Amino acid sequence: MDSDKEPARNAGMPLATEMFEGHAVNRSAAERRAATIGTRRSVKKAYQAAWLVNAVRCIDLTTLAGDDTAARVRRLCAKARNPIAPHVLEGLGLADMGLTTGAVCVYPTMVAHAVSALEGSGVPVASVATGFPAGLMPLHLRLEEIRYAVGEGAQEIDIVITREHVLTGNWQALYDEIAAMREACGEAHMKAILATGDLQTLRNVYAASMVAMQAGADFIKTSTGKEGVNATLPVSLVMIRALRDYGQATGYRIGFKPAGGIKSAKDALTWQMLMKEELGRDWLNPDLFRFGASSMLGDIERQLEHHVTGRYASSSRHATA
Ligand SMILES: O=C[C@H](O)COP(=O)(O)O
Repeated sequence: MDSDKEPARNAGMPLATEMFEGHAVNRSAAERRAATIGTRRSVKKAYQAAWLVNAVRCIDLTTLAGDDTAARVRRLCAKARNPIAPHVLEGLGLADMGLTTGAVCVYPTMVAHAVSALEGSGVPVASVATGFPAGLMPLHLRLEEIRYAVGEGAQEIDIVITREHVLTGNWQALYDEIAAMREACGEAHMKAILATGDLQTLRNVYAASMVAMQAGADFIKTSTGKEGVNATLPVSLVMIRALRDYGQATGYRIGFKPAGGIKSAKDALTWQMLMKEELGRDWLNPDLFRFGASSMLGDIERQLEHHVTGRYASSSRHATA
């Protein structure tokens, strides 16, 4: 692919059930493989800081709480603009890097606050939509919610799917709703949240991943953060393999976003190793990889400060929002 040109956005394709029906997923093999990530080849101390800084670039810094306010969103955006304390960046020799998070992710009614707080920073605003987190709203209202968030200035939309369509194997209904959502997104990039903790089997996770990509998703994302089980390594592995299979069949590069319960600097290292081992270095860039996380940045900053100063600051100093 021409490196000067932005790679083509996923155009999707007609529903092709043969790409996933009959695709067996061996849970214990996935669990065994997942268990080797981060143990086989641990990241050397000297490189850890670089990996942690890279994770910051890939964070969708998130607040999705019922008590969100404009003031909280503005604080979050200030953190997204300057995610790591200046003395730590200086200590790392990265003071001029212009480090920011990958995006800020908020509810639709908070988008305008985030857009104005991030003006001039180049940090895009992502918004959940489509009746997040359960998605159990009439389709026309879910599509309207996407158009509202885009109208407010969201450049990325994180949609949720109807889990029932997966649980009943109604792939056409799933495809149709996601394709309609992609159309409603227009130029905004669409991340399809599969809510894998609700999907019962890894086979369903593979199938839902494939349908979402066939329907035009730019990213597939594990979880809303509100399911009983959120991002796990075995589930991520299955989604990544689906993403690779779709890429091999169509030539499109799809992004991956693990989200929900990813909290520590160690998690940041493990998931990046998974991406590198399974897909290669391109999937360590924010155009193809994001972490959905509300609290991980605090621990990363703490570890980076320790790397620079040899001391741990109290975690309250690194509170995110
Ligand atoms: O999409 C992002 C998730 O809602 C964040 O989940 P978290 O609060 O567990 O980090």
